[in-house]
Amino acid sequence: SGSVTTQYNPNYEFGGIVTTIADLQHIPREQLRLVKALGQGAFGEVYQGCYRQRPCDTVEMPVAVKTLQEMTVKQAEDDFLTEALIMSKFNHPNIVHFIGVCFDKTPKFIILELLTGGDLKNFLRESRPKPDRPSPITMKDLLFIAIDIARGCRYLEEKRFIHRDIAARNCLLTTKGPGRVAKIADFGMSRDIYRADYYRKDGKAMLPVKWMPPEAFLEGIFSSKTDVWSFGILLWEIMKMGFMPYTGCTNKEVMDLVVQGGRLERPENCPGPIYGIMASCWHPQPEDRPTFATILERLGYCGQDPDVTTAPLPMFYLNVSSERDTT
Ligand SMILES: C[C@@H](Oc1cc(-c2cccc(S(C)(=O)=O)c2)cnc1N)c1cc(F)ccc1N1NC=CN1
Repeated sequence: SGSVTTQYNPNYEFGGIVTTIADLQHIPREQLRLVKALGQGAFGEVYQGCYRQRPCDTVEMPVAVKTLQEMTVKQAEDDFLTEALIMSKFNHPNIVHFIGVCFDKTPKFIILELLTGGDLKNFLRESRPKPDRPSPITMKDLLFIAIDIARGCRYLEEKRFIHRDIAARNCLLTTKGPGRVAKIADFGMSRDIYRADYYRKDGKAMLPVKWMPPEAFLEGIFSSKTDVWSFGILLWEIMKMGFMPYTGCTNKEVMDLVVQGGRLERPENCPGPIYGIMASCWHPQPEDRPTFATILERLGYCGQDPDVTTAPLPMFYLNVSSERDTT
């Protein structure tokens, strides 16, 4: 008989319920139209597309389409499926909505809600006040973005799901304008670990060390307190409007610094209460870090404090190119 390919069919367990590929919403490919490339994802190009919910429909819904490139290794196929299974189980306004998959033939697609504000890191950098152009956003806007992501993280904490890569690059905005909503929109790291229980890519070089607490990068211990530490780093990214944390340091230098108690400094113009929250996320002992419920409470108070919401944004004079995102 011909070679038997063992079809990887993961049973994904979340919240006590087991899900498999058969449970995923399958979208007929002909109801999908790819419009323009948005950029490279881990498996292949990500597109903006249009989805007609019923063949006879004339109305189309804008969507994001993650594609799995045609010539790919089996491992990537399995990772792609696992990512779809993970995202299909979430149901929260601050986590990107999963619409469905096209897995009937290649290229395979994962179809997601399209967030036309793009990713948070780029938005923060674009929104910096310049000498000739005041910022289009205020400290209050930054605080509301932080509150949105904290809500998404609290939902994951309640579901006992560890994200492992909370960072501005993995968050998106529904729009750049007022009324924007921030969402957690990439689950690549938690997918890798779910499938392998360790980081199987080429070793530590790929790990987001600058967003990780000591017990994670030293002993591989992960919990929701790992995500709390990362959220503290994300809060710093927000207050620094998209700077790279520990600018100019290598991962090794950051690990040594953090183990010795070194921490990111209070960003210029960052209100004290907000710096107090991020600093509390960086307790050396995981159990001394707050829960996301507590973080949300404290961010809520900041939102009611005029000294915080009316604080000026930092000024940026030179376009420091060294902020490129090298983890
Ligand atoms: C997978 C992809 O998902 C999306 C990207 C964009 C999106 C990304 C960039 C620009 C625009 S926009 C402003 O042209 O609408 C929309 C909008 N909606 C998505 N659901 C994504 C999720 C993230 F959490 C972070 C980055 C990306 N990517 N992947 C490739 C590029 N970004």
